[in-house]
Formats: sequence, structure tokens, C-alpha cells
Amino acid sequence: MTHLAPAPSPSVRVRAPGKLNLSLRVGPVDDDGYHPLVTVFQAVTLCEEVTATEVPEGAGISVTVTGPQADQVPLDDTNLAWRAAEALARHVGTDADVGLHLAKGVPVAGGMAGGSADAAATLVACDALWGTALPRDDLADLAAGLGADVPFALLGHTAIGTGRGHLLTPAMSRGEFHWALAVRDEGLPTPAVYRRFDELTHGQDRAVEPADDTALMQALRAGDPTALGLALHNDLQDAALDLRPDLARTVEIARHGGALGVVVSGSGPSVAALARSRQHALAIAATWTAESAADSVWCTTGPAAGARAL
Ligand SMILES: C[C@@](CO)(OP(=O)(O)O)[C@H](O)COP(=O)(O)OP(=O)(O)OC[C@H]1O[C@@H](n2ccc(N)nc2=O)[C@H](O)[C@@H]1O
Ligand SMILES: Nc1ncnc2c1ncn2[C@@H]1O[C@H](COP(=O)(O)OP(=O)(O)O)[C@@H](O)[C@H]1O
Repeated sequence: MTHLAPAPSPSVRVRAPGKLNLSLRVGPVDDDGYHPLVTVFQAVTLCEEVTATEVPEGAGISVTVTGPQADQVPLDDTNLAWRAAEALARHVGTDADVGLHLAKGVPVAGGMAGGSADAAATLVACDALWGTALPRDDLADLAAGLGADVPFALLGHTAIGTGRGHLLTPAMSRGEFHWALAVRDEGLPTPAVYRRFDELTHGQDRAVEPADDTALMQALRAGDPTALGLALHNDLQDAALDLRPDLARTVEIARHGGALGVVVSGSGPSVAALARSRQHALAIAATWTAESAADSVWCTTGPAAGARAL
């Protein structure tokens, strides 16, 4: 008698990128408690992988997580991947039954939007698994409802974000940029950084305009890392450094190591140093390690593609 192994449950694996804010300009807080932004996103090859697996009808949603900071990620309905599956199921009128496994490659609460990447990947994965085949625009609308950084994780590459960062215009970028990343085990909560920003700027009325980033856009179009390094900018950096003063040393070490530019990514605490080459990125990362200026270091490149099935 031959024993046939049970057929594995169908599953779909999707990769979505982490992001850096090459520029982040923050306006005064609106009545809804959010700050208007003009930001230039770049997706990087440091990424999340989400596997969506079919489960029996009525089983609901479950989430498992692997990765160095997995213990910091919620496994319940506050997880952005869970919320993405729920939102898609509601939109298409199907039952939300799926097993989600998140292999996290992006630092948690690191200002690199790993949770948003999980949400974007989950939308794409569940859309394929459930056969709902939504147009990309519908997925983008669902993404915007889940969080301001989620639409960019879907789109990838390089884009200008306005509104809360969710209104995207793709931007041209030539070539490949090399980054060294200094990552901390303990993240910085985004709301605390925006609050500190308000305190430091005393709610000054500073309107933000995409025109402020003309030099940066030219550097991207030309594929010129030296010019890009000079144009990196983050209005939240002072607030992040104020909350985590030890980050100043991390920035300084990269500058000493000849980085073309150094910037805190988004609300931090990850620090990104733009390097001349992969070898140079490795050298900056090695110096951070030798000087104990990071809990872990990574080298990555950008731009990278948005959420896509593997
Ligand atoms: C700072 C940025 C830059 O890309 O990314 P991260 O560094 O977190 O990855 C984003 O603005 C993060 O946006 P997002 O991650 O969607 O923020 P949410 O969790 O929705 O917001 C948490 C809280 O931060 C504050 N907040 C957020 C976004 C914004 N434009 N203005 C704000 O004031 C609000 O108090 C909000 O309640
Ligand atoms: N799938 C997820 N991955 C990581 N964090 C998540 C996820 N879903 C919800 N969270 C919560 O969101 C917080 C920050 O998310 P994350 O995207 O990693 O960082 P950031 O907002 O700094 O880019 C985490 O501290 C965690 O509590």
C-alpha cells in the first residue's frame, strides 16, 4: 500500500521593501493631530517577506513572526498585516481566513516602515490567495486606509509623498545607491517623535513645499551620490536626537568615515549613511560595530521594487 503525503495548503509569498526618507519636511500639526509632510521615499533591498497560507473555513486570521526582533511584534488584530487581511476581506466581501507568516528583515519601530511593508505584502498575498485580483489602484486605496507609509511599500522605487505621505508621485532615480544602516534594538515610537518635534519648533507655521527638494531630485535623476548626500534632510532628526542623544555619535562616526551624507530615517532611531560604494558601506558599518555605535548594522541598496509575489 502506498501512503500519499497530504497535499500542502496553497500559499503565496510576497516581498515588500523597507524605506528611507531621503528628505522629510514636516509642516505644523493639523486639527486631526497629523502633520502634513513633503517627503522623498526610497525603497531599499532590506525587506519583509509575508507568506499567506490557506486555512480551513472559519479558522480566521493567525499571525506568526520570525526575525531578530520578533518578540516586539504583536500577534493579534493590532498587527498591521492582520489589519490588512481584514480590510481586504471586508472590501471584497469574503471571510477573512488566512495564516500569515512574517519573516521580518526590516528593523521594528526603526523608522523604516517594516510594519507598513507587512501590510502592503499582505494585501498582495491575500489578493492572490483568495483570487480576488483587485486592480492595483484599489489595493493602493486600501493601503492608504491602513497607514500613511503603506501605499509607498506597495509602489516601491522612489517617490514624493505629500499629504500624510500617502499621496505619491513616482520620481526618477538613476543607478543604485549604497547605504550603511545603524539599527537599535529599542525603537522610537513615532507619536513621541512628532510630539517632541512640536515642542522643539513651538508649533511654528512652516509650510512645506516639494520645491524645497529640487537639488535632491536633480541628484536622483543624475544618479549622483555626492549631490544626493548633500541634499539628505530630515525635519524630525533633531527631535529623534533629543529623545536619543546617543544617536549623535552614530551620525558623527559615519561622517568621519567619509559618508556622503548621514540622516536619521523617518522618526528614527535607524541611522542611514550614504556610501560611495558597497565596500565603503561595509567599512562604515564595520566602524559602527567596532565603536559599539549600533546594536546591529546592515548594508543595503536603493531603490528597490514595491510589494510583489515571489
Ligand atoms: C515618520 C514617518 C515618515 O515616513 O515614518 P516612520 O519613521 O514612522 O516609519 C511617517 O510619517 C509615520 O507615519 P505612520 O507610521 O503612518 O504614522 P502613524 O502610526 O499613523 O501615526 C502615529 C502617530 O504619529 C503622529 N503623526 C504621524 C504621521 C504624521 N504625518 N503626523 C503625525 O503627527 C500622530 O500623532 C499619529 O497618531
Ligand atoms: N507587522 C508589524 N511589524 C512591526 N511592528 C508592527 C507590526 N504591526 C504593528 N506593529 C507595531 O507598530 C510599531 C512600529 O512599526 P514599524 O513599522 O516597525 O516601525 P516604524 O513606524 O518606526 O517604521 C511596532 O512597535 C509595533 O508595536
